[in-house]
Amino acid sequence: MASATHPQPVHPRPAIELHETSVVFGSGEKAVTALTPTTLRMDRGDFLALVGPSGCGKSTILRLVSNLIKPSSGQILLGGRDAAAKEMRIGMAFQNPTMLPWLTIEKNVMLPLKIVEPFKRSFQRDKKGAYRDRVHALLAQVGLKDFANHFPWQLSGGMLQRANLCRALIHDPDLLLLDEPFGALDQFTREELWQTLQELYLDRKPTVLLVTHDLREAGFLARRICVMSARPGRIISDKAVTMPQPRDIGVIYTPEFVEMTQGLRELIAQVRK
Ligand SMILES: Nc1ncnc2c1ncn2[C@@H]1O[C@H](COP(=O)(O)OP(=O)(O)OP(=O)(O)O)[C@@H](O)[C@H]1O
Repeated sequence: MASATHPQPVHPRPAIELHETSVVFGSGEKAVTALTPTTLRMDRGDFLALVGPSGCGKSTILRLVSNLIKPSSGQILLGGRDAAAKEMRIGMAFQNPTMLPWLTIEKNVMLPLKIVEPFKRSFQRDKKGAYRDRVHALLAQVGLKDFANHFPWQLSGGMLQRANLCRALIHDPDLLLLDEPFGALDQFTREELWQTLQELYLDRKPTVLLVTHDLREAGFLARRICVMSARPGRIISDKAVTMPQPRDIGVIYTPEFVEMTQGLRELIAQVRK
């Protein structure tokens, strides 16, 4: 029993818990089961990649976690509270960065500080001081030091996605949700961005849920990879990636890594049939 002198250690609740969570879109004959009852747990600071055939429900899980949709059955908890409680700060990045074209990169990246508490309350006071410094430091970390005053249309796709990662992280989110963030980039730029994301993650340790079709991306970045079956989706494999971090890009050519991604590819090929 806990006593005043020997308190029980506090174990924070997992960042994300899905308990027998299902999602059905529509009803009657037109009902589409996007996710069969699924149980998943992510501890704080974990980095999980979700992979699987197209249409298997990966983005549906992201939408559940970001509270954009409600489960049809079961529960979804963030930090032990219902996802709707919105107590966790969330950052998101998708395949096509949606920067506001009339704002500079600095102002685009600063946007979450204008919207999300506790930053919002001192936005007017800090936007030209502490918040501006914060944005510039993050832009410098991803190699965009000299682009703060440029407009989105003046940046390449890879630079825009770097800025997009900055915007997703500027408010120190507890959860970072990434849906195919590098899908539109060429292989070289993509690999550069993997390294940038790895550095940002190891620096800040948010809980990251990454949806991707790129098995090398999953293997390079994640600490855990879950494979989903074809629709109606469910998780059929959940494995740790044991290679230590930080990982050098050369790791993707090692036999251990190639064996891991081949195993994933074969599993997905089987469930696609
Ligand atoms: N609003 C909706 N109404 C009806 N069906 C939907 C809706 N949203 C998604 N679906 C269906 O639910 C299933 C899962 O969709 P989801 O976008 O989660 O798949 P995904 O694994 O992310 O696919 P992809 O890899 O192709 O992006 C798909 O069959 C999709 O057509």
